[in-house]
Amino acid sequence: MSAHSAPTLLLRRVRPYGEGDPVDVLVRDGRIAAIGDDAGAHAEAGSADVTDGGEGVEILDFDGAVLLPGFVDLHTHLREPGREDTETIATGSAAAARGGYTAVFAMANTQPPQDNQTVTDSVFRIGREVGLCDVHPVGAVTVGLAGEQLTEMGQMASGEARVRVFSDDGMCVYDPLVMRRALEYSAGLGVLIAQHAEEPRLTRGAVAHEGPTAARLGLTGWPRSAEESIVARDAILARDAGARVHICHASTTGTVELLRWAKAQGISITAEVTPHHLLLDDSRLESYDGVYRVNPPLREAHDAAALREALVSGVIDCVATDHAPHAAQEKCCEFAAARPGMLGLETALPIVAALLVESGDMTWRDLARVMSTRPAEIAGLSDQGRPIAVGEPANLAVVDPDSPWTVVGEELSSLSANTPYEGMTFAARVVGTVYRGRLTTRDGEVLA
Ligand SMILES: NC(=O)N[C@@H](CC(=O)O)C(=O)O
Ligand SMILES: [Zn+2]
Ligand SMILES: [Zn+2]
Repeated sequence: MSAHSAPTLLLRRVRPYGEGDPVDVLVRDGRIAAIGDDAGAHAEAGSADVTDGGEGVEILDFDGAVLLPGFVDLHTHLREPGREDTETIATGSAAAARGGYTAVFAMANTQPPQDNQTVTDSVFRIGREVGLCDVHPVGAVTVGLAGEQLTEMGQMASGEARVRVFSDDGMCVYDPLVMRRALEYSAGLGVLIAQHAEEPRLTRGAVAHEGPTAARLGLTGWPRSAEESIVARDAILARDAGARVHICHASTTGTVELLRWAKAQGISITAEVTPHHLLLDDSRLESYDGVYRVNPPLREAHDAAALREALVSGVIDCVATDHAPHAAQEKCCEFAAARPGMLGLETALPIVAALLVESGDMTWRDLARVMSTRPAEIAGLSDQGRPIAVGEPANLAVVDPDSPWTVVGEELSSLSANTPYEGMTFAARVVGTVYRGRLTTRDGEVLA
């Protein structure tokens, strides 16, 4: 459905960035048409009858809820093509919309992988047909994510999907010469390489964070150095290639220090952190529940604290979910056999709000920076992460900061249920999502 066929929306009594008194926001033809008391007048003037849906004006009273720019996820696994039993572009888009997302970047570790234009353009088209959020396919850096032969990034970048982010996520571009060439090529193309930082020879057989807990539980450890040695290497390679590099799912105190150092050197490096690395730590391993298995692994409490501080200070640029759906049988098994990864799209906002806004460390405007504005900038999106202002594209998330809800995996829109937050209660909830001027969710219900 394109913008012109969407009904005009009047969002009553919303508070942009949670600031000031409630105002009305009029959305028409995909854009913000008016903000303030006169928005209602605009609506009346715009169409004779004020009715629900149809060609009239759809009125939605949000009773003082917080209005934010729609969220942008740089790191989502939609699993289509290949593992449509765990997620599809449609179910993943529905989960994104329920989470307040209006754009997601779909990682390349699909089957077949998104390592050529045929697959990236196909994912892009399906995402557009689903029409619940912008689906930007991420292109692989190397053929088959094998880390040896560079893909035709230029073809994927010039295809219909206009791929602008490339990553072998799930795998690391571990060979320094291949990474150097990829960075040099990306600099010429003006695209971004996002690295899953994992030195594979340091993580052979590893299933959990290498620390006292894994040692006591007899789980083979993933040392921090496996991530940090790649972060340090890639910062230097990016510097010398005159390229940008983005670090996926930063997880350790050391990575935060390396990012601080690299940014101080003027190196073009950005980084994301996931909600699970902000909230959880390896004490969760006590249960041996496979839902807590993830790459990179949950670290220690002081790592999570360092990641929260880094997000507040800007050393870490943004939140990304690393939404990683897995089938029940791939998680309900002994820990070392469980597939790594956890759901994230529908629980990111409440977690970041609980950890950083409710604590007073961040304002809602700061939250908009790390969940919308900054990821959109990093990916070079011109119509996402925009200010809430007249004329801007209507990609919006409406958040009720005090509407407690409890996470139930089976009730999530994702096709999978591998959430590590089962049974947890959060105060903040997305109560409405507007994507290119169209309401995609209202009170948690995904609208067609
Ligand atoms: N994070 C994970 O543990 N798994 C991700 C891949 C990845 O992000 O490394 C997946 O695709 O399942
Ligand atoms: Zn990864
Ligand atoms: Zn991932």
